[in-house]
Amino acid sequence: MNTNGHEHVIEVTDLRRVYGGGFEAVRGISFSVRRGEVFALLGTNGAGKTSTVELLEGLAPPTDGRVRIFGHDPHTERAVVRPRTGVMLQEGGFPSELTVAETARMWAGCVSGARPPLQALGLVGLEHRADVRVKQLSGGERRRLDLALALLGKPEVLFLDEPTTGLDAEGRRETWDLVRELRDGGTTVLLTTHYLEEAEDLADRLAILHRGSIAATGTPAEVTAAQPSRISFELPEGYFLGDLPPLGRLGVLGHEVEGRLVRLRTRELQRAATGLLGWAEQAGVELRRLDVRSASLEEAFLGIARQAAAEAATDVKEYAV
Ligand SMILES: Nc1ncnc2c1ncn2[C@@H]1O[C@H](COP(=O)(O)OP(=O)(O)OP(=O)(O)O)[C@@H](O)[C@H]1O
Repeated sequence: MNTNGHEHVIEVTDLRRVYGGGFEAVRGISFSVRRGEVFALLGTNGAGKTSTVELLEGLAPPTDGRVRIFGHDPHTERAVVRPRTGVMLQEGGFPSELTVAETARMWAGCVSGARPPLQALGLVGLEHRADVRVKQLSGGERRRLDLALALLGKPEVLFLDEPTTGLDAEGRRETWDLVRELRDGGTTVLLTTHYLEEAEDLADRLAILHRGSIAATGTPAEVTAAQPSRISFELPEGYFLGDLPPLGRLGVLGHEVEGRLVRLRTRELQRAATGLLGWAEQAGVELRRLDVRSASLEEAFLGIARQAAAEAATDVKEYAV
């Protein structure tokens, strides 16, 4: 549990989850999360994020493999693990007739050592809505109430399942700030999200799930480093692709042409950009719509999603044969 002085609060080993009908939603995944780390689970729809998080929360037993939270099994030792964790589910489902404050008080009654309900509402910027009925809250405000309730027990580990879905840009930023504050205070956070920007901004490390397996993992920088960078520009009037310097010599791995727009992929961004700009300078032409960018997490993710779609198409063909 202790590696190089870093305590692993969450340890997942060869985890599998097979549903009743025999469908294997989680196919032997392993990862660990250190104390005070934010770890993001990303994946396409149906990749197995919620199926995994439910096992971490102890809501169901794994079919195979192991989950340990503080060294305990969250399913069989729920009484030990649950008081130290906070859970924000995708759908909170509170009684809608209660007010926000009543809901927080009711929830606090179920939690040992809860922080004052109004303090929890204050953390998520909902204190001014304390007397409003839950049914009158906007979707974004409900997500904040979900988060406030997850924070009531001052959890050491926080599970956030798509915490910012439905929030506007400002609300999302505020939630990110809060997650960072909690992390800086030593809280370990495991979050699932569909927002790649969220993972890029918040996560110390992440894993991209694809059909129940981990397709890529590491820091956001490590995951994106595996992807090529891109250069795009408009071919000047009267010029053709063949007029450019040989693309292979510029370190270009591949290219696409759409009308006059050219997109290049390269792992040697500086060499490719310098070669291209040097050519333009010499030819005395302006490269309109020039865009030079390092790979982003979005590209890494889309690369995996494209591969997923291609594999699914192959599966269908094999099935049809
Ligand atoms: N109770 C269940 N019985 C059978 N299959 C299920 C059950 N729950 C989920 N699945 C299937 O397991 C797979 C993984 O679902 P899961 O909800 O874990 O994915 P996810 O990554 O959280 O997806 P999303 O991003 O859409 O929320 C999906 O194919 C889903 O249809």
